[in-house]
Amino acid sequence: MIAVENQAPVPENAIPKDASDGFVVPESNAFGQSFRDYDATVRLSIVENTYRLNHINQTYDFVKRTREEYAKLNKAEMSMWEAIELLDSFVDESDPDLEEPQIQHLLQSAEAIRKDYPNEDWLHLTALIHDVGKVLYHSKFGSLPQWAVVGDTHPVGCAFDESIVYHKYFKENPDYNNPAYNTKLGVYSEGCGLGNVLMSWGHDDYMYMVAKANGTNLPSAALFTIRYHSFYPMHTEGAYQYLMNEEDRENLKWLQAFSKYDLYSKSSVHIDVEKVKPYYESLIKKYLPEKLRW
Ligand SMILES: O[C@H]1[C@H](O)[C@@H](O)[C@H](O)[C@@H](O)[C@H]1O
Ligand SMILES: [Fe+2]
Ligand SMILES: [Fe+2]
Repeated sequence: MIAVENQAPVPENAIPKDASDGFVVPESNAFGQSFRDYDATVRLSIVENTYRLNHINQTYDFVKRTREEYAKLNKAEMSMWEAIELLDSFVDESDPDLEEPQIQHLLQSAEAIRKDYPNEDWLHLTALIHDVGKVLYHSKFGSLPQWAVVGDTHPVGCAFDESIVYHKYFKENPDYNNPAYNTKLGVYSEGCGLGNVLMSWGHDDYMYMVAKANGTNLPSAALFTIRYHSFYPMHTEGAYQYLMNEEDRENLKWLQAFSKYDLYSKSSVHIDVEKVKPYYESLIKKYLPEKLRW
């Protein structure tokens, strides 16, 4: 294992298998269906339409321009908890497994990971904030359409891997036929590292950017997890290995551990926000400045 600065080591057997108070992976989602079933979800038409627009419109140029715009961090100044509260009525239209407001998803995933990793408070905070970038949809943050905020992510500037959900819609993306962008490596070089790859624009990269630029002291595995948690083609399907470097592979272990709680904690049972707020406020205080530039 390589030593990465500010990086917690991956504990062996970190996930207790039969711990009675541990997180139990449910057999089906809140709709009684299997998780991430994009062909059968009851939300199929809304989910498919979001991905259709995402795949058609997320060109290399769009991502570059939008990322540069948001890197200015001149949209808002507010605390993490204020941003979290903006998600109290936001429902993600790309999600086949959940129809609850996103504030619930944040708390559900944080409470789930907390059960299995009680002492890794940075993981609790990572889960709490991993989807806060969805504020991009809010009028204070430029009211981006859902296709530029939510959904799985993928690299732009190189060929779209077959494992990406609803891959067929890329045929209508101008980059699909552009020889500069449609080869295996495209504008990248083998092993260049994910940090040098432009990802389709959305809540992951934005939250990463905000946390980093505001000087968080979360470990690098937390920042990596926030930045790539929607990159299912990579962390779950094993695609795009050739763009990764050693540090990415090291951080991936934590991302994969996290992913279980992000996905399988989705439920229609609500968490009492006021009850858990003091604990999460204490973590925010420990790892983030009071006001952040967004
Ligand atoms: O629909 C979901 C949702 O938008 C999540 O926030 C994202 O992380 C997932 O990758 C995606 O499948
Ligand atoms: Fe997400
Ligand atoms: Fe999530």
